[in-house]
Amino acid sequence: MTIDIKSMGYVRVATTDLDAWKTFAGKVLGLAEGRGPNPEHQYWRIDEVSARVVVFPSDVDRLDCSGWEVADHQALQAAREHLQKAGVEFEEGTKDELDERRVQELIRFRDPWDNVFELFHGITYESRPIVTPYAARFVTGDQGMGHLVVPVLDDVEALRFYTEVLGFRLRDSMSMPGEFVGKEPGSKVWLRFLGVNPRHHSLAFLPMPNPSKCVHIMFEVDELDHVGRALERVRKHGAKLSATLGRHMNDEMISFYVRSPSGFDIEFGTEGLRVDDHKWVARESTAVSYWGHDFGAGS
Ligand SMILES: Cc1ccc(O)c(O)c1CC[C@@H]1C(=O)CC[C@]2(C)C(=O)CC[C@@H]12
Ligand SMILES: [Fe+2]
Repeated sequence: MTIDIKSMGYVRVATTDLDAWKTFAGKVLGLAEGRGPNPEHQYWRIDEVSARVVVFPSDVDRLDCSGWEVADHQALQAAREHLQKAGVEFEEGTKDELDERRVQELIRFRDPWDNVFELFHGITYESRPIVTPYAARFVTGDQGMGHLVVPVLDDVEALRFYTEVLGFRLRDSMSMPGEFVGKEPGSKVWLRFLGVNPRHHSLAFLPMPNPSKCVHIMFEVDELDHVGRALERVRKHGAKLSATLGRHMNDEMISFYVRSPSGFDIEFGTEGLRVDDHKWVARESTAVSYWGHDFGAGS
């Protein structure tokens, strides 16, 4: 047995520039302002969940942690036992941490490369319907809030850790030349795309260090027009486009990438593939994209 993660629930972002994040999250991405216990923190909504993105002031700019949802107390208890057997140290959320995240229970641990993960259950949701600033509807529900790509240093150990310890399932692999990440010419490194629900991937890793502790976070909207409109807002607000519009090969998503004030990218897309675990087989994609996604063009 392994851990039964249902979906990606939230992210917490540390920033030195709250004002820049306010403009970026609200005006560029079009997330909705939520409320929370700390008046200095920004709580951003994309659906009924009280906050999917919490931005808080810090002396560093980086992803602080990601939160992953399990069904209930029993599932979290099973996760504790599994982590213990796997030799992964974890800590319990304090009363303040539970209040801040508005969850009933949580535990926190690190992967071998210092990426911080939380497992939680019982997150609050709001009675007031979500109204986003530009009327975009975000695709969440059983697919969770989106996907996260984390930096690792060892692609073999990373695949083992996320599948055997955390219970993610391999959905796709893509190799890159080792030179790209500073390894010997002629060597290969692997990007792996992992899922826990119908979203093609909820977690992926890139074997390359990144001080922001995040390669990107992906948000999905339900119409291409909302991707186009967001792209216009990127230009209007002078945000840096990290990759042009394109359609990925593995999850068929049409998206662009924009640099966040915390140094990592946000991928903003639509038409992501839903997969069925009973039928899906892990594959190897031979290109990043069918078209577009020029990672050198934004600069
Ligand atoms: C290849 C791919 C498939 C589906 C995705 O959602 C997705 O984000 C990617 C791209 C992953 C990756 C990245 O995010 C950082 C910059 C990378 C390493 C590249 O330069 C090519 C692939 C890119
Ligand atoms: Fe992505």
